Amino acid sequence: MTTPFGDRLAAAISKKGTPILLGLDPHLDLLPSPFDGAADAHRDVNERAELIGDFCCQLVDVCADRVPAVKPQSAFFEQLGSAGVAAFERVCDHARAAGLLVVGDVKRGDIASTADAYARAFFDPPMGIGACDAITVSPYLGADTLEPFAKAAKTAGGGLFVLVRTSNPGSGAWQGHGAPPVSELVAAGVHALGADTLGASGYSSIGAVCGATHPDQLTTWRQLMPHAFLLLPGYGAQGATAKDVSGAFRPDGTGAIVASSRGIAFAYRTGHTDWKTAASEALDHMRSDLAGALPGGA
Ligand SMILES: O=C(O)c1cc(=O)[nH]c(=O)n1[C@@H]1O[C@H](COP(=O)(O)O)[C@@H](O)[C@H]1O
Repeated sequence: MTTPFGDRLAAAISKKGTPILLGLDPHLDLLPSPFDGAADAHRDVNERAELIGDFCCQLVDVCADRVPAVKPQSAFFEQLGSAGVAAFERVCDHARAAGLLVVGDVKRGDIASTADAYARAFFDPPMGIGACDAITVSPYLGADTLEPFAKAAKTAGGGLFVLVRTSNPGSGAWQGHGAPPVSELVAAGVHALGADTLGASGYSSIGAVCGATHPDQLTTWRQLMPHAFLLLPGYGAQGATAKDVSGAFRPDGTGAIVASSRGIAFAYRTGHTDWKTAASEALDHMRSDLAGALPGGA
C-alpha cells in the first residue's frame, strides 16, 4: 500500500531539515538569459515551452538537495497551450525523479461529477497530466465538490491543499466574511475531510492553504485543523517573514510548509550574481531565516 501523503510530506521535511516548498513559477518576463526568449510572442511556442521547462528543471537541480517539495504553478505553463502543459508534466517528472514531492498548484474546483474528472487528470497515472503527489483545490462550490478529489487522492496516496484563506490583499472580502468567518467554516471542513487519512506521523493527507500574509490568524487555523499541513504562501515576494509564519507550526516545529517562488527563482534580479548562484543563496538564506524563527528551530 502507498504511504499516505501526510506521512510522506512529514518524512520529506524531516529528511531535508526544512519546511520549504519551492515554487516553480516561470514568469515569462522575469526569466534570466538564456531562458528569456520564452517571453518572445513571435517565437515558436514549442521552443518557448521548452525554455520554461528547462529553466524549472535546472532550478530543481540547484535546490533538490535542500528542499522536500516543489510547487509548480500550472498557469505559467498553461499560458503556452498544450506545449506548456507538456512542459508542466516534464517538470513534475523531473522533480519526482530528483526525489522531491510535487504539489501541483492547479486550484481546481467544480461540481462533483466534473471534479471527479479533474481529480483523475492529476492522480490517475494512465491519464495523468503530470504526476502530482498533491494538488491545490478551491472549496467555493461546497464540501461535496471536494469529496471526489479526496477520494482520488487517498486511492493514489496523494494529498490536497484546500484554499482556506488566500494571501492576496482582497481575500478578506469574502473569505473573512461572517461570524465565524467563511475561512473558519472551510477550515472545519478540511479537518473533517482529512479525518480518515490520519497517518502514523499524526498528519492527515488533506492540508490547507493559509496565507502567510495573515500572521495574526495562523494560530487559529493551526488549532482548527490540528492534523492538517498548512501550506503558507506569501513569504518573501509578498512580504511575509519567518516570524510571521511561526504561528502556523506546532510547538515541535512541524505542521506547515512555507512556499516561496519569485524570492528564490528570480533572486538574481536583486544582485549581480548569475541566476543559479543567486537562487542557491536565497534558498540558504530562507533556510536559516526559518530555522531561527520557528518553534523547535526547524
Ligand atoms: O495556492 C497557492 O500556492 C497560493 C495561494 C495563495 O493564497 N497565494 C499565493 O500566492 N499562492 C501561490 O503561491 C505562489 C506565490 O509566489 P511568490 O509570491 O512568488 O512566492 C504563486 O504561485 C501563487 O499562485
